[in-house]
Amino acid sequence: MDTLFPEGLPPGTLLDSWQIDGFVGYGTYGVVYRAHRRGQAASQPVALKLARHPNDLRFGREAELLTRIQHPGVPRLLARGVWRGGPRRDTYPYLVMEWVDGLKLYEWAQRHVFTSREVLRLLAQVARALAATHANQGLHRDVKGDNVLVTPSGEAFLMDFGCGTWEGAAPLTDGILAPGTRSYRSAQALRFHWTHRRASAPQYQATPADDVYALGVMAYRLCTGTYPPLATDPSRMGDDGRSTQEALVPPGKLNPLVPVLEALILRMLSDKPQDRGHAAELAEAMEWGAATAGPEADEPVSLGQPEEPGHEGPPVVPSADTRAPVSPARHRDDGSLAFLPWGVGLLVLIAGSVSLEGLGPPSSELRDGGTGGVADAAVEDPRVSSVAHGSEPSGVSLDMPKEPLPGQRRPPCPHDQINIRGGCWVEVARATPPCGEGSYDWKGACYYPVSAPPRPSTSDKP
Ligand SMILES: Nc1ncnc2c1ncn2[C@@H]1O[C@H](COP(=O)(O)OP(=O)(O)OP(=O)(O)O)[C@@H](O)[C@H]1O
Repeated sequence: MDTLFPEGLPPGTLLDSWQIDGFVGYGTYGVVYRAHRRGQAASQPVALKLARHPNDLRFGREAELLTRIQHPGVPRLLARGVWRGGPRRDTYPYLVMEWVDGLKLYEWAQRHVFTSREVLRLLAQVARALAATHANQGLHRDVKGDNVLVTPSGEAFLMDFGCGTWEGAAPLTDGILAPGTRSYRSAQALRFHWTHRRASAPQYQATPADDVYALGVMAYRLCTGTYPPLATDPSRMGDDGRSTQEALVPPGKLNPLVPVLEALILRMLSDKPQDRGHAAELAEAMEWGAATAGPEADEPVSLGQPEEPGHEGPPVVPSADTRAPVSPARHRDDGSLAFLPWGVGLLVLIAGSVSLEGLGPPSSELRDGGTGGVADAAVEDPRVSSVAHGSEPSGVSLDMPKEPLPGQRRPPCPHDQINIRGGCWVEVARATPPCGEGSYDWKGACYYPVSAPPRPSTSDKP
C-alpha cells in the first residue's frame, strides 16, 4: 500500500468531513490544502492546514489563538482534527480555516500600482488584527509580508499564528529566541540573543512591541522594496565582530511617501520598544492618515527595482550556540544571492533530511542575507526538521533540475506523485509557470519536490 505523507495528499482525500481539492503550499510546520466540506463541493472553500511533523503542539497554539482573536482581519478557525498517516501511522494535527483568496503582501505590491493611502489602509488593517491579538494577551511573533494576504478587494488578513503564543503559555521551544524571521527581529530581541548567546538559560520574552517592530519592517519593505538594516546595538560595536553599522535610510528618501506614512514607519522601527506605540494607536493613526492625507497620498509609490518578492524563509529558532554574531542585513544589491550555490539557492530543502548547515558557503553568509528569505534559514532548532525555502523569487520559473535534489524522495513514487528525472514531485494544483516559491516548471505545470521519507525519529518532541 502506498504511504501518504502530509505533503502529498491527493485531491479527494478525506480528513474527517473535509475533502481535499488541491495543494496550496507549505511552510516549515504546515502544508496547506484547499478543501471543502464533504458532499458540499459547491460550498465555500476552506484552507486545511496539516502539520508536517507528528503531534506538533504548535497547532494547538494556533487553534487557541485563532479561537481567542475572532477578528475580521484574521481567518476564522472552523474545525480541527488529526490525520493518521506516514509510514508509522503517526498523528498529524490539522486546522480548518476560512479560505482567504489573496496574494501575499509583496506579491500584491509587485502586481499593483499602489499609493501611500492604500498602504496606510492596508497597514491599518494589519495593525487592527495585531491589536486584537494583543488585546487577547496573544502575540503573533512572525509578522511579515509572507504572512499577510491581500484580497482582490483590498482587505488584508494576518495569517499564520503558528509561531504565536499568549501570556502564561509554556514555551514550546528552548532556544533563546522563539521562532521568528530574522529580518523582522526587534533590536531588543537581537540584543538579548547576543547577550545570552553562550548561556543555557533564559528565554527572551517577546512583547507586543516585537510584533509592532516587525510590522514596521514589513511596512518599510513594502514601501521601499528593501529591508531596513537588521536592528543592532551600537554599544556592542566591535564586541561582536561587526565592523560597520548601516544607518536606517528613512523610507521617504528611497521612495516618495506621504509624511504621515514615513513617520509611522519610522516610529514602528524605533529602537526603544516604548517609542513604537501600541498596535491599536498605530492603527488609529494610520486610518486617520489615510482619511486626511492630501492628494499626494494618491500618487503611485513607485518601487523602481524592488527586491523580488519571495518566501522570506521559514521561521527558525536560533539556538543558544549560534555561531554567527548578529550582523547587519545587507542591502538588496549586495549580491548575497551570489553566495548561494545553485543547489542551495534553488532547492526546497527537505524535511528532516538536509539542513543548510554544511552546504556551500559559510552559513553566516547565508544567515544574514537580507534578500527574500535566506536570513536565518541556517539557524534552526535541531528538534524541528526544517524546510528551508530557496531564495528564488516568486514569479520566476525554476527549470526542472536534471537530477534529484539533495534529500528528495526517489522512485518508486506514490501514486499521487510523479517521477521526473529520478525524483518524486507533487504537482501544484492549478498553477502554471512562472511558478515561484521554490516550485519548478515542467512542461507547463509547476511541481514541488517531495521530501525523502523521514528517518526514524530521535526525539518525540515537535
Ligand atoms: N486560510 C488560508 N487561506 C488561503 N491560503 C492560505 C491560508 N492559510 C495559509 N494559506 C497559504 O498556504 C501556504 C502555507 O501556509 P503557511 O505559510 O501558514 O504555512 P506554515 O507552515 O505555517 O508556514 P511558515 O513557514 O511561515 O511557518 C501559504 O501560501 C499561505 O498563504
